[in-house]
Amino acid sequence: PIYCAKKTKTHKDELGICRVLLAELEAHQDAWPFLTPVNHRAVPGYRKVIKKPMDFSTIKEKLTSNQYLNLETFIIDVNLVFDNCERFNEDDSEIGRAGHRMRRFFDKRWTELLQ
Ligand SMILES: Cn1cc(C(=O)NCCN2CCCC2)ccc1=O
Repeated sequence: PIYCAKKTKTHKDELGICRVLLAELEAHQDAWPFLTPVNHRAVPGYRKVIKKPMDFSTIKEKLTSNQYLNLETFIIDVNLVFDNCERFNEDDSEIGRAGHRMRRFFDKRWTELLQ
C-alpha cells in the first residue's frame, strides 16, 4: 500500500495478545518445568541463586489481576522465566533444553503476532 500507518495497539489489544501467548506457552509440550513456581525446598540452592523467581502460573495471576501495564512488561516476565532457567540449569540437561525450546517458540510467536 502507498500509505501504511503504524497500527497502534490499545491496552486491551495488547492484553489480548498476552492471553493468547500465555495460553500457547502453557499448552506447549516442553512447558512442564515452568507451569508452577520452582519448589525451593525440593530444589537445593534455587532460592539462593535465583533472585526473582517467575513461572507461567504467576504470570497468569498477574495478567488476570491487571498487573501488566502493556505487552512489554509481560514479555519481561516471560523472559525472566527463561533467563532463570538458563542460569540454574546446564544447557545439556532436560530442563535446560526445554527452556531453550520454549524461548525459541515464544520469540517466534510474539514477533508473528506483532507483525
Ligand atoms: C525451571 N525449573 C524447574 C525445576 C523443577 O524441578 N520443576 C518441577 C518439575 N516437576 C514437574 C512435575 C512436578 C514437578 C527445577 C529447576 C528449574 O530451573
